[in-house]
Amino acid sequence: MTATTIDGRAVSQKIKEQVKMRVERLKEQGVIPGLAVVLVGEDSASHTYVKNKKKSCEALGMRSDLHQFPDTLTEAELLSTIEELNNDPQIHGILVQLPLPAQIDEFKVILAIDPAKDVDGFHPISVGNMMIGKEAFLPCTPHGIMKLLEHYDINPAGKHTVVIGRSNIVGKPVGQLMLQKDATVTYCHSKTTDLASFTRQADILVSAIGRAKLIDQSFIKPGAVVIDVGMNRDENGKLCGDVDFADVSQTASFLTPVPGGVGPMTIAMLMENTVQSAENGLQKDKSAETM
Ligand SMILES: NC(=O)C1=CN([C@@H]2O[C@H](COP(=O)(O)OP(=O)(O)OC[C@H]3O[C@@H](n4cnc5c(N)ncnc54)[C@H](OP(=O)(O)O)[C@@H]3O)[C@@H](O)[C@H]2O)C=CC1
Ligand SMILES: Nc1nc(=O)c2c([nH]1)NC[C@@H]1CN(c3ccc(C(=O)N[C@@H](CCC(=O)O)C(=O)O)cc3)C=[N+]21
Ligand SMILES: [Mg+2]
Repeated sequence: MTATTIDGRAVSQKIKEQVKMRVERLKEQGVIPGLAVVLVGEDSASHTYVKNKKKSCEALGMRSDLHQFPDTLTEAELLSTIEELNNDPQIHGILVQLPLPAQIDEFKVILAIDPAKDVDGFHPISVGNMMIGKEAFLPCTPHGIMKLLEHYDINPAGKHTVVIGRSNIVGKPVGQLMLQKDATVTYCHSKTTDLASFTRQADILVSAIGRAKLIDQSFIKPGAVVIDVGMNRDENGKLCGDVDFADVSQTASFLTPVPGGVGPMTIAMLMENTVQSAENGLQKDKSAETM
């Protein structure tokens, strides 16, 4: 069996075309969707992300402001930047690149973001609303994964989904979204005993670990759908996922590549959330006028 390669670039392009039309409609009403990205220090994965995000904003006619700071920035300085962005009517989305330097408390920073501008979906209010199935900005990577499955007509209902990883930004929320789509969900992590014994039971396997090519055929049930979230460097410094693509493609039914799989979807969902936020703002202004 040779797996079908899930084309995240193609799907993200289609989503971005729809976002672009929404941007055009907003512009007709005098609103330019604006995203503020805050980058502290020199994390290389963050730099890639920031670069791709800026390109996408430009292509869609959105505004993107980069607020870049040295890794010596204090927590108070960062909090006051967020306060300014919260109060700036031109800014509809605020994204603070994680991880942050050790002197800054990530939780305090996320808590300071106005939930109405929380396009990353990391604020406890967004997380809580997602958990109880209420309207919320969904975290971009998990949401992008669900959109990929939908595009390929892969329905999680009744399927056993195994998620490797339990971070707040990928592992935990992707399991929740799968649960909402009626999957049976198992979480694995670094303390899991005999990882392969769980992953071999997965109809859908999501790997969000951060270890180059850890997942080979021995972890896979034949015919499984495999979603590779990892962004790693291999022994030659080349970008690669958690999954050994050449090996696993011989036994999986569908498989995402790295690059070109989940990554571009993360960006597309961020663009969508930012436009949604701008639309929400306009709606609010309109209802205030009629009061
Ligand atoms: N493509 C994209 O859009 C994005 C890609 N990423 C990439 O996805 C990967 C995961 O990101 P993130 O969730 O932030 O990372 P974290 O480091 O926060 O989480 C990694 C998770 O993997 C678990 N883990 C680590 N080693 C093993 C192991 N040997 N066996 C089983 N589980 C293990 C950890 O377990 P424990 O909790 O016990 O420590 C943890 O839950 C990274 O490579 C990151 O770069 C991230 C965001 C977006
Ligand atoms: N607050 C916050 N939100 C995040 O969503 C967030 C973050 N911080 N910190 C870093 C991680 C990582 N991440 C990526 C998203 C897309 C690509 C991406 O565009 N990848 C492309 C290109 C990769 C390349 O060419 O280098 C691909 O996989 O094809 C990469 C990495 C979001 N993260
Ligand atoms: Mg920190």
